Amino acid sequence: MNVIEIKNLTKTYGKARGITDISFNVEEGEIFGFIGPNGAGKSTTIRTLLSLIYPTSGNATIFGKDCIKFAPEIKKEIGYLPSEVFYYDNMKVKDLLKYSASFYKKDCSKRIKELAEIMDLNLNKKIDDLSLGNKKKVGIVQGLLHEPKLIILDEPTSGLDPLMQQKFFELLEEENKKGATILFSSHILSEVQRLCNRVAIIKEGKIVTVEKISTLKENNYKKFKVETKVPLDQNYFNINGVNNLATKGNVTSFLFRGDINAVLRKIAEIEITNLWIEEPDLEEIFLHYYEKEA
Ligand SMILES: Nc1ncnc2c1ncn2[C@@H]1O[C@H](COP(=O)(O)OP(=O)(O)OP(=O)(O)O)[C@@H](O)[C@H]1O
Repeated sequence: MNVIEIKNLTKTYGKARGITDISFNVEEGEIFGFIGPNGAGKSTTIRTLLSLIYPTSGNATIFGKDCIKFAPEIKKEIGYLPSEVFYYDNMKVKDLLKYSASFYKKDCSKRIKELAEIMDLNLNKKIDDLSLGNKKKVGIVQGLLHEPKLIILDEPTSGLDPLMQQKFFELLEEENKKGATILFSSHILSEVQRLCNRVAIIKEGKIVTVEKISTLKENNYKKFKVETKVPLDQNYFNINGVNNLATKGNVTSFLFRGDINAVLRKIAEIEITNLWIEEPDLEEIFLHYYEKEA
């Protein structure tokens, strides 16, 4: 079953582009990544899903129901973390969370305490006294306190330190195991790769591709840099799948797409002093998809 179905969604802001003809589905139980550079249209898509803004054309359903017509009903089952969180600074964290919980017809007090403990958030502090990262944690607890069936996160990790990011990811994985479907928007490929099963890539308001993370990885090249004791023959790594081969002194670098064992066998035959194998960055992945289309 699809928890989210987006069909030909377009949103323009006056003459400015927001999103153009966006379509994709998120299946029940998935952790689905929504990735693209700043300004690509991630927030616009998410805000439309939550009926915070209205589409120019197209439509979307959540839990099989039109996301605008049934917005109040649907929202009870959604946990949303916006990319920027704003609060009434004068409130205490626990009062704000109590207020948020009052929108749901269940007792969320136990879950609030659990989440605050996991995220190391002091409930007795005033919002005003919190750092940016701690304000983000308030947003996370606020989004999860009612144990929603669908969690929508818009750039959720900005402001969190690496340890907290890790805890947050573990928390999301736990929620997912308990049955929650997650839509996770980000411009950081590595965190999407770490967490998600499938991903939609958006660029300049349009979906470039929807892929399984495993396929995305297979289809993409890796960046190799090999340092050797003595300079290598320029063509040593000139094998199938190698591109942009370059040698500078004792360092040879190239891009590779294909069965990585072929490169490792070549490396095993020489004496190396250092080796770097890097994932391509987001821009390079986009390049790859545009190449394929051409
Ligand atoms: N209220 C608005 N008025 C006019 N244009 C807007 C408005 N909100 C967004 N846009 C434009 O719509 C496009 C998509 O923006 P959006 O915020 O959805 O991107 P994003 O992928 O979420 O990026 P970011 O990570 O920077 O928030 C951008 O070109 C942006 O300038």
